[in-house]
Amino acid sequence: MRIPFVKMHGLGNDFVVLDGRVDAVPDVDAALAAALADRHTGIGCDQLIRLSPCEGADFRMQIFNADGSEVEACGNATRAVGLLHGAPATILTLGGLLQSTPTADGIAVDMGVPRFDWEVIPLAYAMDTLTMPVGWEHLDAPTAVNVGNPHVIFFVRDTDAEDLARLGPIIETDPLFPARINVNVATILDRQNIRLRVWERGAGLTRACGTGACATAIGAMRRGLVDRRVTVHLPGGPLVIDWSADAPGAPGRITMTGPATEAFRGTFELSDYQ
Ligand SMILES: N[C@@H](CCC[C@H](N)C(=O)O)C(=O)O
Repeated sequence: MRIPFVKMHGLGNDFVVLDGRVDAVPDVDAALAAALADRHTGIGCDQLIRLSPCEGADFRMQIFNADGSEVEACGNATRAVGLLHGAPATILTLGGLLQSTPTADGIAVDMGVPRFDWEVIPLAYAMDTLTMPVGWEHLDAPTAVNVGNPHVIFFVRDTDAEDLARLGPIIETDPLFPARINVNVATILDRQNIRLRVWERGAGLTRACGTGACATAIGAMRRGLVDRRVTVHLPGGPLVIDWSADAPGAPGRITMTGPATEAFRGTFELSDYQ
């Protein structure tokens, strides 16, 4: 059975999209996701995305990391499927309902309300008072923000000087984080600009991470380091994060704006990957 796919990316964070709204596509499990994501023997991507019709939203988006793990949120993929949809869309994810809207600057996504209750990463709340784990070396005083998926953020003098390929997997799999975690290393450039590199849970170093940009911006805003609207500069390019719309007495919703691109379309033979 031949399966159609769309190859897309947001600032170089790349996706294979199976569009179950218009094509007959298989259910995806961890093994199929990992096989398709493999850059040597599959199509190759950071995340595999499966869309399907659903009740209560325009469509449902499932997100699988390159290692096959299914996750709650992906900012860049939300912009990509927003582009594919071509009109404002309400999208159901494991992390909640998201809203994407085409704009003159690309696609804007309402990424929902950040969480600081640390239920997903229970011990992170106490991290400032814990002795930092030995394997984290000089990386200390992190903050942790959940934007549908969990992120830990370190603010450092020069993000480009950090050996994230070595430290990322150590922190991602630290026993502090039973569900593993996305690792963000950021440098504040000024009150409107942050430079960021991300080691993604289940995918490794990527050129951009939309949820990482949101989590890092929110973490920096809560520490009073930046204004409530910032540009986050990732290796693949910039994203604008706005958290200015606070509701009275409650954290407001995050808006992320940036580009999305369709690279090409193709088909694959399902039996080659099962
Ligand atoms: N690339 C994404 C995040 C994808 C999921 C992440 N690796 C996780 O495991 O939570 C983005 O743009 O947000």
